[in-house]
Amino acid sequence: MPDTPPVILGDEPGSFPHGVLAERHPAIIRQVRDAFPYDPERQYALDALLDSCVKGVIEPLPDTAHDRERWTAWGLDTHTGRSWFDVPWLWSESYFYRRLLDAVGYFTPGPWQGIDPFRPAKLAELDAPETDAELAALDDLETRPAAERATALLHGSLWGNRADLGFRLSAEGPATTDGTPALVADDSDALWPLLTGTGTLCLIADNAGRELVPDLLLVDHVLTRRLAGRAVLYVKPYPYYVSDATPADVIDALRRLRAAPGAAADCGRRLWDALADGRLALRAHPFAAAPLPFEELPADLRAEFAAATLTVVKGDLNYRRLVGDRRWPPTTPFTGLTAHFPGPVAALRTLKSDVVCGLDAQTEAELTAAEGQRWRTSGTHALIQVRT
Ligand SMILES: O=P(O)(O)OC[C@H]1O[C@](O)(CO)[C@@H](O)[C@@H]1O
Repeated sequence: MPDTPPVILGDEPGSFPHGVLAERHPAIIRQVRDAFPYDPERQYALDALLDSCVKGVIEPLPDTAHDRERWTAWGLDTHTGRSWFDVPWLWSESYFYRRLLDAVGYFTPGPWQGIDPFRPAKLAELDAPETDAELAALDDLETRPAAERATALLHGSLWGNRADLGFRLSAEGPATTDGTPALVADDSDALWPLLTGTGTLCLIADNAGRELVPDLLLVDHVLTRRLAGRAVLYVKPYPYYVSDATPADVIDALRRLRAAPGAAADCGRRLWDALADGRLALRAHPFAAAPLPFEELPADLRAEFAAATLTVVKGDLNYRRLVGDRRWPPTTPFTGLTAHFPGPVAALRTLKSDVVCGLDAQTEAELTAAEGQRWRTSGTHALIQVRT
């Protein structure tokens, strides 16, 4: 492998990561503050976090934090006292969400304990009228040939990562305005043969709402068509990166499906039953919200993915954790960067950060000629990459 590029930091003004730390995080704090009538203590804590993000340094967790030891193992002592901009960007972002939950009292016994600060936004998305239209498309899908239906559901899950629950009926995905391919890599031909009828499909989920719904539909397809005997859905143990799915979000999504008319309700009922009889399991492992790459998977998760027929890794953040949050030359082979993963793995992701690998040289050249480097972060391109 060529020289390993350094881990991405947020220290370069004008860069995408710097913008997330300097602008997006403060905006998230303001959004959360507006979403609930937090008491003065919570508001003070949110103000303090805002101040710290903009001009302060990383501070330790309170002595009483239930997960202080875990965060120490994840590098907290090493980063304490340093600027949010000077530590690995993945670490800074993850710790920001952990601190935000602290500020709103999510883990503290009291009235705000367990209240997801992002729930209003998640529910609004799930209840959006567009979701009805998109779910209605399932009725038509039932009448299509099996292969077409499978592709549509795979693409629904893929593009759902852009919060766009479109059941794509063409293999190309949506057109881009500059003529570049929407799908910059597509190994889907290698994905389906991995699902041979028995064994377990693991799906490492990303966002709730209009991404989680098509993820669930894909899982339902795999179970109903007996492409796998069992599925495990990996979600976050607590609210994270604004819209990441938690167990509560899975239940909300299933309720939404069951309440819809037609084929969507059937899917919802089947998935509900699958959860109840154990063919579908939910997992909310602490490592799902760790600021670390998947190369450092703990032993229990490593064993689960090693035993799976296939692990599907959804979304941009999970992709960064899978291949390593580094500016790899885009033609670096995906197979090499994911060799550490304990079993067959497929990434379904729309491109929303600088990290990318596994492209052919011509695709990279076309994208860059048409868009400069914007194609990496705009969310208008996607990829399906598989390591068998
Ligand atoms: O929901 P996704 O696809 O994981 O995207 C989350 C993304 O948000 C960002 O962190 C920016 O906040 C991306 O760079 C990141 O990877």
